[in-house]
Amino acid sequence: MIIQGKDATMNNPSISVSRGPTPTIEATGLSMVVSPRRGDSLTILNDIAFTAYPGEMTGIIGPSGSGKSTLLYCLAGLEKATSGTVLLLGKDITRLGLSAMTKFRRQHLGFVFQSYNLITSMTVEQNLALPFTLRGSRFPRKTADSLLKYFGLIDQKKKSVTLLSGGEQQRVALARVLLSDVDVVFADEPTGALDQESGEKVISVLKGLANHEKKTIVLVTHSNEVAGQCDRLFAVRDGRISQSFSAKAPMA
Ligand SMILES: Nc1ncnc2c1ncn2[C@@H]1O[C@H](COP(=O)(O)OP(=O)(O)OP(=O)(O)O)[C@@H](O)[C@H]1O
Repeated sequence: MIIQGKDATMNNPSISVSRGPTPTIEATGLSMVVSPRRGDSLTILNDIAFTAYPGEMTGIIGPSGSGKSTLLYCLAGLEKATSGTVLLLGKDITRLGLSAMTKFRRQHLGFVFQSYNLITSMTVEQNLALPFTLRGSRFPRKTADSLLKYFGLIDQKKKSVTLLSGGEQQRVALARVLLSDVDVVFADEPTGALDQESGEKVISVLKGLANHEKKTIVLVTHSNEVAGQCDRLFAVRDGRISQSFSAKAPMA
């Protein structure tokens, strides 16, 4: 029996209360203030509250310069917010030191960014194998090859990633995320450098990871089509959340 409310369960332990799924990411009071010049201060993020759930693809949208990428980087622990907390898989990452954060990131997080993801001195295949080398586990070469085939990159596997286009590098990053089986994937404009067909493929892979494999996907996008595929959306304007929506029910 599922009922709402706290008091009813107090005298009857057999009644279960519906609390909904536990968020994978829960950020509160997140602010980022920088000093571009001495004496100046610029507020990039202002008291942000953000939640993302397993099984969902969550989008961050908003005008250029509104703070979307900064928010994504803070949620992923790649940048430290000035204040506020980010609970990621139950851990407050704003309190983690550099080496603990690196370890946590390797174990649980994947990134599909146009910059900051691939090791430029390595080939495509070496980049795919890197997370396994770092964890000391076996590299699933056959699965890697099938992913490279799926993304049209098999002929590039022995090439240095620096010889690939931005869109190809993005697909290598996505193949690496798929292989590594991480819990949370952060993607910054994952279709930005792609033609329509490749973009649709990438979004359908990310959406499948969320909806079928119960991973948590958080992406920044300028594309209305991509935003329309998200299960949850946060609109950022001038460093604040101006609106949020859920496909299941309207939010605040
Ligand atoms: N370290 C920093 N120092 C000074 N200004 C910064 C810093 N980081 C970001 N900014 C500024 O903060 C604002 C938000 O940047 P951010 O990259 O998060 O925006 P965005 O919404 O992702 O933009 P776009 O859609 O154009 O990529 C921008 O005006 C940017 O120039």
